[in-house]
Amino acid sequence: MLRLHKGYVRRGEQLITFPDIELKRGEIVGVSGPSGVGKSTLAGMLAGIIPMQAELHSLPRRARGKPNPVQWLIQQGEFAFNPRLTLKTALDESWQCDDYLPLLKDYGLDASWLTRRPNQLSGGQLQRFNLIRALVPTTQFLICDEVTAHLDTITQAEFWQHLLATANKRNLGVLVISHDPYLLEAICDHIVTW
Ligand SMILES: Nc1ncnc2c1ncn2[C@@H]1O[C@H](COP(=O)(O)OP(=O)(O)OP(=O)(O)O)[C@@H](O)[C@H]1O
Repeated sequence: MLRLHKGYVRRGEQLITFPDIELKRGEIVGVSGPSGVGKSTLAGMLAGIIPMQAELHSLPRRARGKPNPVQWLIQQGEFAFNPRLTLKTALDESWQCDDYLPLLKDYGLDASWLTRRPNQLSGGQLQRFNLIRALVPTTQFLICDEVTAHLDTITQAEFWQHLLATANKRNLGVLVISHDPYLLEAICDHIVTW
């Protein structure tokens, strides 16, 4: 389980306090709040990148030399990839094999695009590659930080349809950070409002 109780962090002069969060495997939890309140900071803490300060917290243990069981997906897929590497190199590096290949078809991605670099794909295509890269077998939780905010409505719907199907199949816990109340209402088991 991912749990944060009475969490806080100091960023420069600012003290950010977090709402209590509990995310179990198989659950979809939404987080909404005004701009600048600390949502991406929260994502970074839960992904173990920003040091966690809280009265009570738990994160899944990360095995030495293995990918983080909590994978953080950011809004701009183009910043998630090294622009000089092909998608194949990026995915091979995360997966340490090419077992992700069958997922490409499920996610409507053409295997020939693997030879492309990130700037040769659309935002929606790149975000789906980013998701597949995060779906290494050790993943237990996904933190989705405004991941479809810049996509058109149809591409957004397709992205969430794929992600929720995979989450259900693999019993993943998903934290959905979004400014879009309609999206949160449609897909989340419950919503934490800041
Ligand atoms: N590296 C940093 N150093 C100092 N302050 C930071 C840093 N990153 C973010 N902040 C500040 O921390 C606060 C929370 O930022 P954060 O990006 O977590 O907000 P957010 O809720 O995700 O915002 P938005 O919805 O606009 O993306 C903001 O006031 C921001 O200016």
